[in-house]
Amino acid sequence: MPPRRGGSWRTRLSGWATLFGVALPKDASVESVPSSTTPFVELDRAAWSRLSASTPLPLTDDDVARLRGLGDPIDLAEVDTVYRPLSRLLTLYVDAVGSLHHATSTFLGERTHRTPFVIGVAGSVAVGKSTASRVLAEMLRRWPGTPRVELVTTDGFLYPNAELARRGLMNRKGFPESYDRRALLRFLAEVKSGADVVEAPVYDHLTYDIVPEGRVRVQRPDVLIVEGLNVLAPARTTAQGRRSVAVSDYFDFSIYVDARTSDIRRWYVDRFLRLRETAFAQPQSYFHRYAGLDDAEARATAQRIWAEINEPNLRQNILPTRGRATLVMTKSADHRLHRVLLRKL
Ligand SMILES: Nc1ncnc2c1ncn2[C@@H]1O[C@H](COP(=O)(O)OP(=O)(O)O)[C@@H](O)[C@H]1O
Ligand SMILES: CC(C)(COP(=O)(O)O)[C@@H](O)C(=O)NCCC(=O)O
Repeated sequence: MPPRRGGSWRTRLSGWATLFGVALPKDASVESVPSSTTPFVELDRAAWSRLSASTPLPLTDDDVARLRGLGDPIDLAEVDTVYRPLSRLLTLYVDAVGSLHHATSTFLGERTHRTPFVIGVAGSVAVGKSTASRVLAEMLRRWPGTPRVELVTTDGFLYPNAELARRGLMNRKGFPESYDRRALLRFLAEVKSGADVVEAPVYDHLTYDIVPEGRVRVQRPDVLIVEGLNVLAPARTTAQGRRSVAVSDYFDFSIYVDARTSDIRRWYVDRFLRLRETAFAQPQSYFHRYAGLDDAEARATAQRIWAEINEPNLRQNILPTRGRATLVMTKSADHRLHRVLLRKL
């Protein structure tokens, strides 16, 4: 199938090649590399939004205002364009996995409960994963049959600051090694083995640390959304050369929220300036010392944190996982959807 957006074949092919970390030969052309080499179908904004014509939109302006993250201008029209098709697609996947469950139970000759349908949401710091996950959760909750949808963020599985400091990782928060990956894998294994109640630890952005004794309970939802920077990271190899399972091995569907790195940097810096007036102003905020910075100082501080922590993590660990997603949602400089890549089946 030919690509649906404008641009030369060379541009399109090199885009796909970059996505999969493949070096494209200088003279590559449509003759030498057939379009079928991409496992994704590409849809521009208009083509994607047309895919939900007969599906009602269950949210209101007030709902969207409540779900929107700091600095994200998402409105009802954008939800309509992006999340109506997405929730329709996901409903098809949830139903299809339900049919597979039924077929497998018949094959085994035993009645087993269905395990939660797990959706992973990955992407950079400040790309808008939380808004995407919250809107999606709310849309799915409001489908006929009102499925129970729960949302867990992987920041709860970061090591507490004291442990990060002990390991010399305070400036590596969000890098794969800053998480208790075994605990996260155990959590997902329990969810996917059909446990009645599974608990996850909780992170507080205000204190910038794990909440002591904090727990979120996941009680057999129909759908569980797991949101975090590194949820699509490949399995680690142990010192003995053994490969463990990957977090994404437990996903039934995954979404990578994507944007240009320069846009995400700007969103991060703008958000930092807004947080200075809101969250940082609270005495218990870890960043309280930044509340009194003027605009230029705050901008320089945010740019430094971005350059030292978040951008290297994006380039080294997060971006390389983009091609592992079921669906890549790319945003433009104004946060609006630009295009969607959907994995072929
Ligand atoms: N220092 C902070 N203080 C308070 N809230 C924060 C801070 N940093 C991030 N947040 C909030 O935490 C949430 C997750 O942020 P982040 O991990 O950057 O992911 P994303 O922007 O992709 O949702 C967002 O709602 C953001 O507004
Ligand atoms: C808490 C985070 C690592 C995100 O964690 P996630 O839920 O994506 O696993 C991130 O928001 C963060 O705070 N990074 C540290 C650098 C910074 O303060 O921007």
